[in-house]
This record gives sequence, C-alpha cells and structure tokens, in this order.
Amino acid sequence: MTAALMLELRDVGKSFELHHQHGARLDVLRGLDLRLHAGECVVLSGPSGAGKSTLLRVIYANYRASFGAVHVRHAGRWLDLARAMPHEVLDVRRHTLGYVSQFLRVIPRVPALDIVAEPLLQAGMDEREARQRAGNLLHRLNVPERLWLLPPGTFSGGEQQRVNIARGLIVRRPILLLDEPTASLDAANRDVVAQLLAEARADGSAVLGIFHDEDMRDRVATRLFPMQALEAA
Ligand SMILES: Nc1ncnc2c1ncn2[C@@H]1O[C@H](COP(=O)(O)OP(=O)(O)OP(=O)(O)O)[C@@H](O)[C@H]1O
Repeated sequence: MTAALMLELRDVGKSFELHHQHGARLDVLRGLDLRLHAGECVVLSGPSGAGKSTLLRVIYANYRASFGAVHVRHAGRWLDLARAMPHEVLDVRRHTLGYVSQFLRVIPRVPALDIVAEPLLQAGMDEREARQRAGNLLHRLNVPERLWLLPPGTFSGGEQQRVNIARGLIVRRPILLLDEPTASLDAANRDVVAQLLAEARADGSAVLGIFHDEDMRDRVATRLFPMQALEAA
C-alpha cells in the first residue's frame, strides 16, 4: 500500500520586501514542488542561505508564501496554508503540524515539566498523566530530574534544546517540521532524538527537517531535498 500524501507544495515562492532598502525585493524561494508522505523523513539540504529555514516557516505559516500553494492534509481534507484564515492555521498547528525550532522560547517562571506537558493538557489529557508522560520523555532525553521543576531560562543550550524537542514530540502530530533540533546536542542525545524520530515515523508521522550534522542526516533521512540559493541557481 502506498503511504498517504500528507503535504504537497506546488510552485512555492517567497520574496521579502526589504523596507530599509527602499522596498528592494529579495527572492529566496522560487518554483518549489515537494511531496511528503506518511512515514518518510525528508531532509532539506543545501548551502547556508539556500532558504531551508524560510521554507519551513512558509509551511508552518509563520511566513506567507508569495506564490504557489502549501496543501496540508488536515482533519480528513486538504487545506492550502498559503490562503488559510488565521483560525485555520491555529487549528492545523494544534492537530496536524508540529514545529521544533533550534531554540526554546522560554516562558518566564514556567517549569520545564509544565512546558513539556502543556501540549498534552491542550489536547485534553488530565494533569497527572500529562506530567507523568512529560517526565518520562525528559528522562529519555537525559534531562536530570532536579531540573524538571525549574524554568529553563538558565539551562544550558543543550538542555534547553532537549526540553524543546520533548515539547515538540510529546503529542504525535501527522506532520513534523524540524529546524536543526539537534544542533547543540552531544552524540548520546542525538542518538535518542534519532530513535524518537524513528518511532514517530513508524507511527505514521511525516517528517521534514534540517540537520546540518551529516551523520545525523544520514541516519534520519529517507530522502534528501536539495536546495540552492537563487543567485547561484
Ligand atoms: N524575514 C526576513 N526578511 C528578509 N530576509 C530574510 C528573512 N528571512 C530570511 N531571509 C533571507 O533569506 C535567505 C535564506 O535564509 P534561510 O535562513 O532560509 O537560509 P538557510 O538555508 O536556512 O540558511 P542556514 O543553513 O544558514 O540556516 C537569507 O539570505 C536570509 O537573509
């Protein structure tokens, strides 16, 4: 059986208007077509400045595509995120599309355990079970228990990144976008993340990510999607 198509980009383009340069336009993405199926992990590759992070942000609708369509399979139908209403984008993010960036957005005074448990609470799980699961995942990611009840503002870069990964992976979303989630991790923790991603794929999640570390890329990618900066194209 062929795996379900989860995400389809058609002729996607993105330009930025540079207001501080008298409205000059910077074309970053042009004519991109990409299909992502359940269970695969596509890794965006290409030099710095090729537009890899921009593409993930366009898909997550942080940036609106300047051209083309970003179709996601959401709640049994197709929705074009390039044209979706804000409430539809929020609904897609809550149920279908997860995004793990390189950095944790630290919320003042909220302990790590609650930051990780929050997506489960939003999904309606009771507090005890949500915290239990958050603890299990933090434990797998080697975040020491003495840190769980502290806000992560003072954690090391790698500890913050692991809290971020735990928050991003604790709810199984059908599509997962990853922007360098392992950049500050040591080899042992990269192993854990590779294992968590394999589990997500085995459960049917479709993964699209950026991994600069070649070893990590080789381990997690089922396919590469090469990109290059437009001036060099
Ligand atoms: N909000 C923005 N406004 C203007 N230019 C932007 C904006 N976001 C990204 N860019 C530009 O788009 C280009 C691509 O950036 P992007 O971060 O997507 O590249 P990348 O391939 O992810 O690079 P790296 O591998 O270094 O992270 C860069 O020239 C960047 O300056």
